[in-house]
Order: sequence, then structure tokens, then C-alpha cells
Amino acid sequence: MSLQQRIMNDLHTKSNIVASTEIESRVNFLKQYLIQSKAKGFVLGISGGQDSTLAGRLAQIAVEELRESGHIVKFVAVRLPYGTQRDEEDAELALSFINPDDRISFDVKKTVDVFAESYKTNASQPLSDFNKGNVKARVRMITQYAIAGQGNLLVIGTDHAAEAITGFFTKYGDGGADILPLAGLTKRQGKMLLKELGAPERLYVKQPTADLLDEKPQQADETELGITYDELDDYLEGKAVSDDAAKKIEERYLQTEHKRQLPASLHDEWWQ
Ligand SMILES: Nc1ncnc2c1ncn2[C@@H]1O[C@H](COP(=O)(O)OP(=O)(O)OC[C@H]2O[C@@H]([n+]3cccc(C(=O)O)c3)[C@H](O)[C@@H]2O)[C@@H](O)[C@H]1O
Ligand SMILES: Nc1ncnc2c1ncn2[C@@H]1O[C@H](COP(=O)(O)OP(=O)(O)OP(=O)(O)O)[C@@H](O)[C@H]1O
Ligand SMILES: [Mg+2]
Repeated sequence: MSLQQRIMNDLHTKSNIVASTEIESRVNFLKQYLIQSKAKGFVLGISGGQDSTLAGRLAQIAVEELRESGHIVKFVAVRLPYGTQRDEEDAELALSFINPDDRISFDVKKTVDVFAESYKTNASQPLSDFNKGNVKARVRMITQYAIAGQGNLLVIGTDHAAEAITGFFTKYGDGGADILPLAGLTKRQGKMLLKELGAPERLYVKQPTADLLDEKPQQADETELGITYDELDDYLEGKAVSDDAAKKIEERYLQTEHKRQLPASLHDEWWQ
């Protein structure tokens, strides 16, 4: 089996999807898992980007359907800007589209900045802009788990195949979650689902950004990765990509296996 085929199997990608069928199966998954868990709903950070818009809307649909059959459940959308976010208008647009039961807003700046200052003092060196970015992602995770703990909710993660393949998420930051409704989707398949759901086009044609750096706000994921989402999606959908792109993708996949596994122990074989 080729490495491309193995990766497609591991990440459960499909070459072709029907958007309405994918929406139904992912909403059903959220509903069934929530009932089984006995939790009271979901919480998710809404950034104004494509992935949280999609996962948030699916969560809201799921809880509305469960309420129709008598369950007392809700979806809490949480804004987690670091100070003033450049695409705040998109975050507001995403919230209008999702129409969540509850909204909370937390500015993570104070917490992150106090931590960065404390790091500088205690470790006698400044935290790099890159590592501070990962602290932002982890403070967002802490906030979502605090809300989940208070309300007996589950934390939704927005990881999908085009991020999982390169490990392009912060370990135990945005990678720390309870349930992944977008697993297996490529970035363009996520756009298809948003279109089918009637989302404002602006929210899925915009440049994907982790937006974690002070020094490079709104930096495009594709710039940091040196790989385009079209290349990642083509690879994940079983299409041919250039040798150069395949090499970069496969190297990153193999290097980031630790992000797709539980912490390594001597009983595991995946790392050997
Ligand atoms: N082989 C190995 N086995 C077990 N653990 C290993 C390991 N190699 C590193 N590690 C651990 O992993 C750590 C590095 O991983 P991590 O802390 O995640 O850091 P890292 O992967 O270096 O950085 C996170 C990346 O994800 C991107 N990101 C983050 C958040 C959101 C998005 C987005 O798409 O929006 C993107 C971000 O731009 C950056 O490129 C190391 O410090 C080490 O602790
Ligand atoms: N400013 C923010 N406010 C709230 N949540 C955020 C913020 N930034 C990141 N997150 C959370 O972290 C997740 C990972 O970020 P990521 O950039 O991969 O997704 P996105 O912003 O939803 O979509 P895109 O990849 O298209 O930018 C988001 O889906 C969201 O849940
Ligand atoms: Mg983003």
C-alpha cells in the first residue's frame, strides 16, 4: 500500500462526498455521543474562521434537534480574542450564522501576557513569539474546559484531515478537545458543507489563519506551512500532487505522529 493510501486510511478521508449526507452523519454523531456521555451540551471557541463556523453550526443544529426530542442540552459559543482581533467582524458574522444558545466572551490577552512576563522572570529568558502563540492556543483550551466543567459540557475540537495530516495544531491547545465533528474532512470539503448550510460566503473563502503571532497577525496557514490547502486536499482525496509537495506532506506526517496519538509509553508500538 502506498504511503498516500495509508494516510488516507488512517485519517478516514474520502475522495468524494455528498455535502448533505456528511452534514447529517456528523450531526447524528454529535447527538448520539452527547446522549451517550450524559453531558448537557457543547462548548466551542468561535474565531471567525472556516472550521469553527462549521463545527459551531453543526453543534447548534445537533442540540436543537435533541431538544425537539426532549433532551435538555445547549451549545455555548465562546469568543476568545487576544486583545483586538483584526477579523472581529468575521467572528460576529460567524456567531450570527451559528445562532448559538449562549455566548460568552473572554479576552485571553491578560492571562497570556501575565504568563509571558512570568516566564521571562522565572526562566530568565523571553518567551519567543512562536511559543507565546502556542500559549494563546492553550489558554483558549483552559478557558473552554473551565466552561465545560462548570456546565457539564463537552469541548468540541475543529481538527480535520487537512490539519491532522501536518499536525498543524497546538498539542493540548486547539488539539485538546473531547469530540471532533470535522474529522476526515479536507478543507475544501468543509467549504462544501458550509455552502450547503447557507453560511455567508465570506467565512469560507477567506484565508485560513492560526493567527497566533504578535509579529505576523493573520499570517496565512499556507505561508507558515509552505504547502497549500489545495495540495493537502488533493493528496488526501487520492489525487496526484507534485513530487515536491508529496515529499513535504509525507515528511510532516511522519514527524507529527506523536500529535495524533496518546502520550507514548513503553507499551506502544506506533513510535518504534
Ligand atoms: N517525537 C515526539 N514525541 C512526543 N512529543 C513530541 C515529539 N516531538 C515533539 N514533541 C512535543 O511536541 C511539542 C511541539 O508541539 P506543539 O507544542 O504543538 O508546537 P508546534 O507543533 O511546534 O507548533 C504548533 C504549530 O501548530 C500551528 N497551529 C497552532 C494552533 C492552531 C493552528 C491553526 O491551524 O489554526 C495552527 C502553529 O502555527 C504551529 O505551526 C514539543 O515541544 C514537544 O513537547
Ligand atoms: N480568536 C479566537 N476566538 C475563539 N476561538 C479561537 C480563536 N482562535 C482560535 N480559536 C479556536 O481554535 C480553533 C483552531 O483554529 P483554526 O484557525 O484552525 O480554525 P478556524 O479559525 O476556525 O478556521 P481557519 O483554519 O479557516 O482559520 C478554532 O477553530 C477555534 O475553535
Ligand atoms: Mg483560524
